[in-house]
Amino acid sequence: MKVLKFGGTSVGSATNIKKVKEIVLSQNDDVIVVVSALGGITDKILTAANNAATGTSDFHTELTEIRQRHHDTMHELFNGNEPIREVVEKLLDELEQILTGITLVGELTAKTLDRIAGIGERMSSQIIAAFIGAERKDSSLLIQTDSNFGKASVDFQVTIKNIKEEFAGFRGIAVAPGFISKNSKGEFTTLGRGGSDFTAAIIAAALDVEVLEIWTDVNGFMTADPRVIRKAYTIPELTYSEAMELSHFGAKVIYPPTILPVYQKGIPILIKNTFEPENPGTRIVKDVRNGFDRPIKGISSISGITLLTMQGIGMVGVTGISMRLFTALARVNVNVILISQASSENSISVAIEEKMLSKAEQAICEEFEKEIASGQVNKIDIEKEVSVVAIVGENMKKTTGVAGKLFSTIGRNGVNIIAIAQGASELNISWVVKNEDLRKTLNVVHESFFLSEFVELNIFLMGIGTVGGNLLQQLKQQQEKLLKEKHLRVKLTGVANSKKMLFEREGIDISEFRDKLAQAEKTSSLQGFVDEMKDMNIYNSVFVDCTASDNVASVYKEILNANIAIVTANKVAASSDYENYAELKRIAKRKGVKFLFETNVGAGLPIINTLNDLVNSGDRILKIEAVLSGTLNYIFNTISEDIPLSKTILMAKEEGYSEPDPRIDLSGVDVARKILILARESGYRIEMEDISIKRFVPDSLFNGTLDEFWEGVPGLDAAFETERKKLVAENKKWRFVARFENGKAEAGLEVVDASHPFYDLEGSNNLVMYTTERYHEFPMLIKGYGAGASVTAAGVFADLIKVSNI
Ligand SMILES: NC(=O)C1=CN([C@@H]2O[C@H](COP(=O)(O)OP(=O)(O)OC[C@H]3O[C@@H](n4cnc5c(N)ncnc54)[C@H](O)[C@@H]3O)[C@@H](O)[C@H]2O)C=CC1
Ligand SMILES: N[C@@H](CC=O)C(=O)O
Repeated sequence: MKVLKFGGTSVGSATNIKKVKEIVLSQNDDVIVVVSALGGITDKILTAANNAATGTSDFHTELTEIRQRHHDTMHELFNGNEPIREVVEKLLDELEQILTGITLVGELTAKTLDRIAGIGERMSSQIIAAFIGAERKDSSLLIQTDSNFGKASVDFQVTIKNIKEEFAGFRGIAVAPGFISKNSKGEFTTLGRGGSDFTAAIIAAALDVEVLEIWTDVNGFMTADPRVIRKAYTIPELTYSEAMELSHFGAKVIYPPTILPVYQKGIPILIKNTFEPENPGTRIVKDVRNGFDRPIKGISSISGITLLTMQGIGMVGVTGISMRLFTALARVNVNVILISQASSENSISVAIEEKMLSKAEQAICEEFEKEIASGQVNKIDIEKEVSVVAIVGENMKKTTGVAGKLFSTIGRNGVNIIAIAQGASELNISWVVKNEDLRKTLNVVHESFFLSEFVELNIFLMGIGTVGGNLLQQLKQQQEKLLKEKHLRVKLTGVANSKKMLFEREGIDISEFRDKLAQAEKTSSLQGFVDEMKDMNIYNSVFVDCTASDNVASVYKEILNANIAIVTANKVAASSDYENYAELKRIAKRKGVKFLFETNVGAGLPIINTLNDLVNSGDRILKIEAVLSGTLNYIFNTISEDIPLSKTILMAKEEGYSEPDPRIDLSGVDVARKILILARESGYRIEMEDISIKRFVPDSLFNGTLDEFWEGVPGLDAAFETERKKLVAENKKWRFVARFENGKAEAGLEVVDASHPFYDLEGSNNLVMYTTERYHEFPMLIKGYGAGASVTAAGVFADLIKVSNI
């Protein structure tokens, strides 16, 4: 035999009741069906009763609606031929008479309320029994309680006897109302919140049935609230204790006390979805089967919480403080959701429902009036608008490192934990965060414990020119592969050019981003972009700078401080004042987020990473010799009798090698920035002014505007051609070389012959030679394309992959 309980939504309309019938008739067993009132009816009855008692408004509005709902439902189920219409009509009349009585006396007692609160279940069970063609049983005659109207306690001895007698030898299908009971005098009582679940559990336990099925409107217990976590999924199996914990912390699938009767009998509970009956749902059992025993089963949260902290040195070592605190709260019916006390006993924090704040505060202040006045206890500290989050799982106690993983993941994402509580049973770890951090916390924890096979990276990209634009093409091309093969979901969450900015929490479709950005409402602003990124407060966020802007580089501190990682192709920050560069690295380290700029030197070549590996493994950099400008190398490899210097500069720009302002390349500043960054990454404290740059273009060309530069450059062509011819005759070439040795750096134009390693450096290639303590006689060489859209974008992409830690 089975007991199936259907909640208010499951029986909320004729259509839904038809689904219930299908489910019931598909069972290959004898079935007892326990039903709630039609969804929303109990609330309407309570409102009508209150209105009647207070005279604030006429109860007839609610009553008419209640009547109409039942008439409509019966009409649709029975095609106008309503066999139980008379019974239901009688119950509606009974309701009307009592409501009229309440209006006359102007008073609503708990006893009267219980008399009418269960009329919804009495009507629904009549309708459903008739529709299914089942026998109707009256739970109120079976479940006997005391006379604590509103939340009566069950007399299990009498109740179990009644149920056993009633169902002795029963075969077939029975329908019984949930929620209602009677006292020994035969007066109606009710079983309190979640009462229909309780009715079902009592009957299931009394008859020792095979299974109790709770049919609701969700697919069982989910790993997290699916309204917040899109990727939450159904937990196949839970232990009773885990289900109780999850329910207590907000997963409103069942009402915890209802589990008790079946828990004591070891009867499994199956949570099923009336609207998706093929979904296996969640099984709640004593011991879960192998395969369903991961350390964490689910995450729950409760919002609308206030944290009260009582603190004072006068509390240390004094017995009875906690007892007085909790007694004071209990006196005013304040439920304590979480307790946290440090072993120093200097403070106790309690989390309570926000709406209980004034009652609780008053009760505590009264209880500790003397201690507060004497300064032994400080004033009560109140932290409003917080949420309690909990992870639940019986296997936590067998697994080390859960708390470590939990709090380091949350911390890395910049969420501050206000209080923590973990019982010695290790069934649950709870903590308190600000409401504004709740969504992020749930996402971070859900991803790290349930979706470890999926990592999400939220990209906020600024600058969609040569490099940024190519990066987006590469991301689009790789998105699916990364998801499939690396389980990395790369999302473009925010993007800006110099005109507009666009944000989408669920990710912008990269194939449409240009149109969407063009139509976006928000005008681009640097601070606006940063604020929006911070406000969105999304875990695993990374800011990608593909501009060449000083202003953009100036907001890195703020971004890192908000626990957002940075990947940048822009060299400005890493080559700014040493103190700024060092501070950025310090913040990144402190916040546990990455600050990566591999493409600052040699575009996609692994020049900085290799240097870091050498240094971190204990090597010492003795000398760096390098060709670091793709633009300049391209110019010196392209210049010819037919292609003068001025044209090669234009060509380098068109090829996407030069800086947005090519004077940065021509002046040697770009190379100086790069050797400066390499020197710093080698462990030297060095500033831009320390680098000697030998320019090969007269200073006058850099002093004016960009247009003046373009106008002036052709004036150099003839002199360069003369020099070039001489070099060709001597079989020599120009190379713009950077050197770093003994703490000193320089950059300038050199002439190299065929024996020099730089001589054969083709196109826009770069070459770096590291002479180190280990690579001494034969330096380490890294060579390849040193500029260009695709290689640089690939370098940025590689840094992004590093941020994701896959
Ligand atoms: N092109 C290359 O081969 C390499 C470039 N880089 C670096 O990559 C960065 C980008 O270079 P490119 O893509 O070549 O330059 P680009 O000029 O093609 O693109 C830069 C884009 O940033 C935009 N931008 C500037 N300020 C902005 C702001 N405040 N908000 C939004 N957008 C803004 C510009 O409108 C432009 O579209 C530069 O810092 C460069 O040094 C690094 C290595 C190699
Ligand atoms: N403009 C730079 C681009 C790479 O940093 C260069 O030409 O090398």
